[in-house]
Parts: sequence; C-alpha cells; structure tokens
Amino acid sequence: MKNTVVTIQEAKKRGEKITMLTAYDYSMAKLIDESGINMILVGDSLGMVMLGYEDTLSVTMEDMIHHTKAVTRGAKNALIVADMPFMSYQASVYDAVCNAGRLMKEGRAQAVKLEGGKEVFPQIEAITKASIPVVAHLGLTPQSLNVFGGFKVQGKSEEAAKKLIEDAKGAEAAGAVAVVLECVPAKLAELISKQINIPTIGIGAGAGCDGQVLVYQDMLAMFGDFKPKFVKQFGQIGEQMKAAFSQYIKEVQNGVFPAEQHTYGISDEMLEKLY
Ligand SMILES: Nc1nc(=O)c2c([nH]1)NC[C@@H]1CN(c3ccc(C(=O)N[C@@H](CCC(=O)O)C(=O)O)cc3)CN21
Ligand SMILES: CC(C)C(=O)C(=O)O
Ligand SMILES: [Mg+2]
Repeated sequence: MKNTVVTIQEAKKRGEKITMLTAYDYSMAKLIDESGINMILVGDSLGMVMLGYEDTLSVTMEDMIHHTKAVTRGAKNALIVADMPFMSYQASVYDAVCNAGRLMKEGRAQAVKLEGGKEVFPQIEAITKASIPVVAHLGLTPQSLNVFGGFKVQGKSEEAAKKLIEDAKGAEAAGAVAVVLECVPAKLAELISKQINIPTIGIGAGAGCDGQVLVYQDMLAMFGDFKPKFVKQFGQIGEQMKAAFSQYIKEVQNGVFPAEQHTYGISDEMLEKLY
C-alpha cells in the first residue's frame, strides 16, 4: 500500500512504529521499498556516502534532484522525502518555496525535509502553504556543522533542551508533518514525542521516538569513514561485496570466468568462412 503523510500520522496515533531508510538510486530504492519500508529519505548525506565529500555542505539542488528522480522511479510504496540541501532554503522564504517545488516537480518527492527550528518556521509555513509537506529536522543538524564545531550530540544543557522542545512544538504549529530528531538524548526525544502530535523519526534519539531512520550504508556496514554510536550493523554487506569482487578478479585472472554458459555461440559454417 502506498504510504502517505496521512498514513504515517495515523501510525503514530495507533502506536505503530514508523520505519525509514535512506536511498539514493533506483536499484537500492527498489530493494528497500520491496522490503516493506514506510518512508525513504533521499538524504543530503548522499554528499558523504555517494559523492565522498567530508560533510553535506557542497550538495547542490541538481545533486538532490538527480538522485531523487532515481529513487522515486524505484519505490512504489514508500513515502519519498527529499532533503533540501544547504543554502537552498536559508537565505529566503522565496528560495525555500521554489526549491521545495523543484524537488517535488522535477524529483517527484512527496515531501521535503529541512534543518532547523525557529529560524526556519517561516520557510516551513510557506512551503506547507504551497501544498508541499515538510519534515522538520532538529538536534544535530549537519548543515550547521561549522556552528556546532563538529557532529556532536545536541540538547544536553537545560537551555538547549528547552529550545529543542519549543522548536519541535513550533515546527508542528508551522505545519510540519513529522520531525526528525538526530543525536538527541533518548529521554528528551521521548518527552518531545509525547508532547507533539506529529510523528518523531529518530536517528541516535532512542526507542521513544515514533519511528527510526538510518543511512543504509551504515546499517549494511558498507561505509567505514566513521561509525556513529547510534549505528547498528544489520549485515556485513561491505565485507560480502569485497569478497565477491576479489573472487571475480581471481576468476578472470585464472580463466575460470567467463565459462561456456556465459558466452554466445556462432555456427561452424560461419566460422569456417571467417577462417
Ligand atoms: N554515513 C552517514 N551516516 C549518517 O548518519 C550521516 C551521514 N553519513 N552524513 C550526514 C549526517 C552526519 N551524521 C553524523 C555524523 C557523525 C556523527 C558522530 O560521529 N557522532 C558522535 C557523537 C559524538 C558526541 O557528541 O558524543 C558519535 O560517536 O556518535 C553523528 C552523526 C549523521 N548523518
Ligand atoms: C541522517 C538523515 C536524517 C539525513 O538527514 C540524511 O541522510 O541526510
Ligand atoms: Mg540530511
């Protein structure tokens, strides 16, 4: 069944957990979608896991649209959320609406996600008014890396925790359909989840959230540049891939691959003519 913003909000009301993973291309979106996921995030994390940047700041609207198009072609049932990249919504409400519109119109995403609280309430409101569902993203907001001084857990002080609660409530009031909570103490994320009506999707925010999201390369152990504490490896796919690649290299080198069954024939008469 096709997931929509309404079905994920109903899931929260019924107390059913919401599942989300990232995807950045057609094949992976299809595999994840066929596994029965509720939501797929085309995250700006693609800058790091797909493009090899050290952070998400260099990701462009063109990058996001390119990958979103591929994902939306692959996923039939999941609700597709596309990240708004750095500087596509911060400078003005006008930018935010136009760029959110491109992710929907060109990428065919069903919702957009943007980072920040109070600072971006006008953007959340305006994009929502344009009939584009918005997911808010609070806590560790990687596009603010240079303000935080690194990828660090947020909301530990009383002041920061209070701002996080106010930001979550304000995002809901501004029209957000869900809130991602990244690297927030579990007890605080649980409290926020109880105090708002829209679903919270946690990453490093504990089991008290209404749903969970992970970057697929992290949960498949395909990405080794860093391993945040919140990552659980559900498979050792990186190792399995390397073993298969090594096997291929060995078989090509010693003539085992390709075998007869991997080749195409030609008639003996034809071959005689050629000789
Ligand atoms: N592969 C990947 N996975 C992600 O979850 C992810 C990305 N890339 N790119 C965009 C952001 C960046 N994220 C990150 C990156 C690093 C940490 C990290 O190293 N966290 C420390 C916290 C240190 C502390 O404050 O205690 C950790 O040990 O978990 C967390 C989130 C989450 N997002
Ligand atoms: C880590 C998730 C929430 C994200 O924003 C991304 O993948 O870009
Ligand atoms: Mg992101």
